[in-house]
Amino acid sequence: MTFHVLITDPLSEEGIQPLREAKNIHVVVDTELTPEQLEEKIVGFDALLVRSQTQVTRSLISKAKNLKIIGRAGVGVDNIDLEAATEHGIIVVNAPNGNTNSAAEHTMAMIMALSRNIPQAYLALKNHEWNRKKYVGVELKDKTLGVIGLGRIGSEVAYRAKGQRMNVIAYDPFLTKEKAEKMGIGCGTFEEVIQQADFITVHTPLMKETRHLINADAFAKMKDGVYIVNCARGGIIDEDALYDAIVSGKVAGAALDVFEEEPFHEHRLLELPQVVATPHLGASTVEAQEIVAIDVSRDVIRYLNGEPVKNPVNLPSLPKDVLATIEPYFHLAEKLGAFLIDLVKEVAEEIHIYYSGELYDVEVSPLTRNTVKGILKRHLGSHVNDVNALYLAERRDITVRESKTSSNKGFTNLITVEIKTKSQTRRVSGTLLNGLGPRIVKVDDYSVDVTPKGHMVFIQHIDMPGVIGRMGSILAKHDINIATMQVDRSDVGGSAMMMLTIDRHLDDAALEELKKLQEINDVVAIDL
Ligand SMILES: NC(=O)c1ccc[n+]([C@@H]2O[C@H](COP(=O)([O-])OP(=O)(O)OC[C@H]3O[C@@H](n4cnc5c(N)ncnc54)[C@H](O)[C@@H]3O)[C@@H](O)[C@H]2O)c1
Ligand SMILES: O=C(O)[C@H](O)COP(=O)(O)O
Repeated sequence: MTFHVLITDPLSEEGIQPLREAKNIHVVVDTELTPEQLEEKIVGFDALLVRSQTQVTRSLISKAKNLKIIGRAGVGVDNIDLEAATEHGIIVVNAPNGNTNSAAEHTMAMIMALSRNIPQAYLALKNHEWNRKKYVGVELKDKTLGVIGLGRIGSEVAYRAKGQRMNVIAYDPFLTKEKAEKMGIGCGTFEEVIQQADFITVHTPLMKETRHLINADAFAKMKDGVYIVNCARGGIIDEDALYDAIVSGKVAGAALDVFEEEPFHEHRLLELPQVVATPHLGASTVEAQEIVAIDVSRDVIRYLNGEPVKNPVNLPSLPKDVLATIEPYFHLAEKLGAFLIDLVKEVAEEIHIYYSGELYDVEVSPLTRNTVKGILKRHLGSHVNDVNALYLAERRDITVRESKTSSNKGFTNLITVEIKTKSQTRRVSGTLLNGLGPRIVKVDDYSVDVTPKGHMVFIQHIDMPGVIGRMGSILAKHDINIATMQVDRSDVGGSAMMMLTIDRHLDDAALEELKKLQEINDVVAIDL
């Protein structure tokens, strides 16, 4: 049988040699297709290989009747509708390691171009203007570089900046003091890093939690004359806020490789002389392009030949019998993980999942992966799935344990997730009620009965008259409607909890006001 592979973005010819040499694979390269033409053409293909330009939309995927695998020759998969691919049973693979060096080197090049006005001075020279006064720069030595997102690329940038004798300070939810010390850099909260840095560079994925992470509020907290660098993804920085911050003089300059909308021919940020920019060139080196194309080609060959892939991004298909038993619990497992990590508000060091009741006798590892996925997604974004969740946890030294227990506390099935962090151990239990779906039934030692869905608030308080009324008045003042409410307590006048579901997200203003109530010890907003 011959498999047909379509390549729609420019990939390294050397990199795709493994595909060209494979006996059962026929390769077509067409990088000029319009979205409409691609939708027509995709029908006959078993594999699609792209970079960041081809938009692999739900509509395209729905037309791709034979498509088995999508290969992304690079890291970011925000141009691929992962949910649609998964729904259609199409595996997505990427090449997460191949362009790390190139992206880090490009970031350093941008920082240096920015600090010494190199693009602006070059342009002036081309326009016959010899002006030494206008292009006085700043040294990097002894300046502080703030790195937001210390993953593969952020870490490489940190090492390189140290070579420039910069002080480096980083924020990443997974960064521990020990790891920072080992790297010879400082660490702090997001606020601390942006307040202390002379240069700020972002290296997170683009996802709900990081969209406009650098916004007007963040700019207001930065030093006057700060420099901003984005070689990660357009959208992490709010471009309108950046424009205003440059015009006001708050930001001295910005270096941008990526933009909220790409490609473009005109951009108002580029009208500002303080902005230096490249058209998404971070991974565009001969070396990186060859490696990412080889990595992704090899995974495509493996998959089409029925072998396990090295870099899966979305769900694989599970054996039918396992799927039938376990599938109804997938959602519950993920939501329990997401709920608990929101509750602890810290990075997990250990995750322990206990299964009981009818789950005692079945293969539960897919549920463990779903729980860990629910936890890690909060930090790493949508590329975490039950294929890579355990791998990502291991890479971050998070211990994941799974136990079967006969103590089912009266439920026909029960999943209890326990998270240990540096300072606390917390638990949540959930069950699948026949015909009624998933329920959270215990939080720590408190009993509840709530559907893990939508906007929730978990309040710990002292058991005394009036607390519920005062809490209700605050929510009413903020026009927040309570949909359901549960209360439980350890003993009369002791510690107690309220679990609310509300009709919209609990915003910071309401949250802060609730926290000010004397009887309330903690308030957490949870959105599932
Ligand atoms: N310009 C380019 O051509 C180019 C090339 C390669 C990669 N990239 C982009 O660079 C980014 C980083 O890639 P990577 O390979 O280092 O990914 P990575 O997964 O190794 O690292 C991302 C890090 O961000 C951290 N993070 C998540 N949310 C955060 C938050 N709210 N605040 C702080 N840190 C947070 C994660 O914990 C993780 O350590 C991605 O957006 C990728 O698409 C761009
Ligand atoms: O996420 C990535 O790997 C980079 O943004 C590179 O994208 P590109 O393959 O389009 O250069």
